[in-house]
Amino acid sequence: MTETAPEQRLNGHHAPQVSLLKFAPEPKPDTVPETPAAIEDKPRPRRRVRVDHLRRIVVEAREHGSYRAVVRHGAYMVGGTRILAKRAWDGRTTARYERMIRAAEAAGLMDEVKEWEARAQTFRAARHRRRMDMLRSLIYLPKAVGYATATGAGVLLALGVLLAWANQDASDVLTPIETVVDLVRWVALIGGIVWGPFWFAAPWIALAAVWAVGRHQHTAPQWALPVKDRDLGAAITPSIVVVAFRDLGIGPLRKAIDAMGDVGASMLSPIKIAGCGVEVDVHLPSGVSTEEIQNKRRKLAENLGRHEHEVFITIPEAARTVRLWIADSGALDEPIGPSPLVTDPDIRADYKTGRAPWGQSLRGDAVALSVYQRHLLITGLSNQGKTASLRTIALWLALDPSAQFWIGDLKGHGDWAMFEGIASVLIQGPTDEHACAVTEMVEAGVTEMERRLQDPPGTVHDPLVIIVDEAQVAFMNPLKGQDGRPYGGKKATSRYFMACRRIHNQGRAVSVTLWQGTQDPTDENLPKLVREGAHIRASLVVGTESQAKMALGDKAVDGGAAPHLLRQGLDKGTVVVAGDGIDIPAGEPSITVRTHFVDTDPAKEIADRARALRNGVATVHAVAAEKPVDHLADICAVLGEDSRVRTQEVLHRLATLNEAVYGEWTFTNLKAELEPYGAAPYKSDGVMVVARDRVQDAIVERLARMEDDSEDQGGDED
Ligand SMILES: Nc1ncnc2c1ncn2[C@@H]1O[C@H](COP(=O)(O)OP(=O)(O)OP(=O)(O)O)[C@@H](O)[C@H]1O
Repeated sequence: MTETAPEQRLNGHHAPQVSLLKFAPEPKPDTVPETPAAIEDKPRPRRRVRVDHLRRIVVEAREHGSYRAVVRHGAYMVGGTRILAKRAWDGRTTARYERMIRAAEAAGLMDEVKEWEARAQTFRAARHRRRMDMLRSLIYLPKAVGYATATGAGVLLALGVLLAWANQDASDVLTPIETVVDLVRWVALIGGIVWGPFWFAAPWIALAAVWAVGRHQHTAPQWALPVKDRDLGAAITPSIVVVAFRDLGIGPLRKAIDAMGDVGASMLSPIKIAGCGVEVDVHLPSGVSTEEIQNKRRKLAENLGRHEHEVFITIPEAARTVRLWIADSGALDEPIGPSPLVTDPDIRADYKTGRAPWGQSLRGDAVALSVYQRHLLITGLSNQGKTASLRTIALWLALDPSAQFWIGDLKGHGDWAMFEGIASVLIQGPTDEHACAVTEMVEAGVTEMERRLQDPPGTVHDPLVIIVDEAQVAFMNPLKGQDGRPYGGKKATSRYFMACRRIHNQGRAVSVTLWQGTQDPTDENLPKLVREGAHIRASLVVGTESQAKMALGDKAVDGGAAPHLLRQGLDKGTVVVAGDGIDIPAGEPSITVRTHFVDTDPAKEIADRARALRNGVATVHAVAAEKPVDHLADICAVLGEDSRVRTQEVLHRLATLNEAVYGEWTFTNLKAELEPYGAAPYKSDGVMVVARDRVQDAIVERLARMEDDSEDQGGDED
């Protein structure tokens, strides 16, 4: 099969296939790879096509009013009949009692079991008595009828005698009997007239009755009901939750709930109001796992009359329990109020004790974030509010004059421009050269961190926050430095990667922290070790569950954190946060925060306030990179023209060259540096020496290794 470009297919032309890949191998006729277009073109099985077609027709038919009316009224009849039959059956049998007994048994309520058994027994005894009475009445009926007729005739006759005596007319003796006979005749006459139409109308009356019951109970499918009767986000009641679980399509769950009957609600904790929704814990019956429920989130939401994004499922501490937070219908689409940073012009920040007002939890509680000695990572798809939510935190911290900022914005669209005069370093731009400058900024952060680490214990350092927005650009930077080391990548030689790791490892204690914002995470643009180095991990909507795991960690996502289920474009600014620095409800793996949106103009105003609190900061737009020390080159340099030099002499010359670096060096350092290249000191004439030609070979070999490494960019992280 040949692949056809979409535009060719549209035009109906089938030009010969031309590969756009320069070195693409010629596909062998029998092993042509299946491109998406080829898969699309492949004929699907006829049966499947027919089923799809049928399904489409059925769904489209629902749009027609008359079709909906037919289904609706038909369903009212069927549903009404079912309800009346069930009521009648329940009224005449012990079915209801047995159901309650089974339910109480399933819930372990033995007292209730006894009570219902006693009631069932009473019901059976009463029914038995009624039946016996009826049988007995059949035996005595002729006699009773005879007595009644004789008594009635006697009474009428006595009345007639009294009438005749009063009227002095003997013919009046039979008048009451004749009147009763006339009455019977009239009743028979009327009955005869009504009987025919009654039999004709009876089925219609019965149908109207069942229809009325069905209509009252809304027994038609949701799509067929009139809009006003549809269950669009009705209040969540225990019975709605139980039925929603029962109808999830999980066999053991359905069986268990059916067995519980009306006390299925015993699975539920009390339903509590939680912000703009309700919260309820559901204890699952044995044989049903929490994971099965999480996998059915959409169905559960629909069963509850909600959209998928309006139902959150987390796993609390209690075993075999899921916690549902169900939003009031449409509540999540309402905007939250403005940030306190905007509304309160006197707001101040404190790096150590304060918390950045960030937004609202789904429960409607204010959420604040402590950034004290914490590295931060925020990820998400493009244009979902990553920069805005990261910038809000930075704007708050800017209100603490002791906080220093070094900012690298690798989008360079001016989103961070308001930090001019607040940040000591502000690099803005999307090119590889900007990424190099940002890398050098982070490396300078490492140097600053190392300087601070040498301060006497107990020294209090001002916070230095290094922010890199669009950090994926730095990881993917293909440029190399003069020493041949790549700026990007995730190898031991990769400069940005190694600088991040070093700050992650040691920066916290001396208040040098790294905040990164990054887009659409992959292993390439956000290496594992870097994402795991952040204390606070936040994610806006991401594309897949595996990306959610990259953003927040496996544990949080396995526990129910689901940024991949947020809605792209609609849930802008909604972040799922795991880790430290934020109050996460007990037993939950993460918290979902709807962040306040601080647009660029209000952000400028907040920045003006922050600037006013500071004594003028001169912002630089690049960092003078410190020349990295190259030990091998230094050793080679100090050997000079000598072919062999004693190790003691080498150490002495090195210390003279750079006291700060080599002053403390011993034979062990020298050996450790040279050994990996096969240039380690060796014994010559009884003394340890370093050979110049071996060190030169080592430099050549190192260069070769670096070239190999850069060709092999996809290699493992160190
Ligand atoms: N908290 C929020 N509430 C509502 N809308 C928001 C919120 N945050 C951001 N937005 C909207 O999303 C848009 C994009 O925001 P932002 O630039 O922060 O996204 P981004 O993820 O950083 O984008 P990119 O990846 O392209 O840099 C904003 O212009 C704004 O309209």
